[in-house]
Amino acid sequence: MSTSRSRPPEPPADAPVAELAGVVVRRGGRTVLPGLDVRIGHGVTGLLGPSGCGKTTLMRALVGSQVVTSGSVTVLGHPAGSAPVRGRVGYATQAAGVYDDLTVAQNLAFFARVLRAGGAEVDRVLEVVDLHEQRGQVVGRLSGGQRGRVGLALALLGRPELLVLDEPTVGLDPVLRARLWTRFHELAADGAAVLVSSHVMDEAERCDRLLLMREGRVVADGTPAGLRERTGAASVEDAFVALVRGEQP
Ligand SMILES: Nc1ncnc2c1ncn2[C@@H]1O[C@H](COP(=O)(O)OP(=O)(O)OP(=O)(O)O)[C@@H](O)[C@H]1O
Repeated sequence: MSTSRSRPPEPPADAPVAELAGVVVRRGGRTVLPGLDVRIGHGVTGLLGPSGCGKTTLMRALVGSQVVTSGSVTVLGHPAGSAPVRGRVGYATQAAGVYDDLTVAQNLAFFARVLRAGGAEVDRVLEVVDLHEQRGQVVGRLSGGQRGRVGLALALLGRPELLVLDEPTVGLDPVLRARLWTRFHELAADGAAVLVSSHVMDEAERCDRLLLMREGRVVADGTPAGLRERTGAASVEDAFVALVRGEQP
């Protein structure tokens, strides 16, 4: 049996899409992730927790843009950010790296070429984020919410197997938010693992699985219904409060 050097062996089908094991991250002189263990599988996983709890740091670790003090971050069976996973992970950040002086379509066409994703991808992702009417507009003149959706569209180019979306619905009206959540589930049904961060608790109910974070740790992991049942709470928000109170001495 021969093994190609350029294609390392793929992980078994039941392996998690991504895994952080004992991950310690220090930022600005303090420990932000104190030794995080978490596995991300298929479906839509919500990452929720208060501002500053480490959601973005966890996501940066997954996409390979965060220096990790110790522990390991594995994505699709390979080290996060390594060559075999490049182009297979889509990341939408709160500060989208788009060119303000280009139109929406020009930005997407440029990145589609970089990713060798094919021109048809531009129309597909514009449809997903509901920006087809703005395709000819210069990005610098879009609203904050529209600009954020250009970043989301960029993350979707090339149909990545893991989508890491940092607060993708911030500043959007409820109708559009609901529409995007439907889209996230469609992408998951097509086979992508979707990790979405939010600190809006009503979005938690839309996730297949929830990771509730606090101070760099996952304090709860389960389905919205499972977490409500476990705590006897009426909402995920109340479940989160109950779990945090239960942790305190
Ligand atoms: N560039 C940075 N330099 C130093 N410390 C940072 C930096 N960015 C974030 N931090 C710190 O790391 C911690 C975790 O931040 P992170 O952005 O991961 O939180 P978050 O849960 O995503 O917050 P939010 O919901 O507000 O986006 C915070 O205490 C923050 O102050």
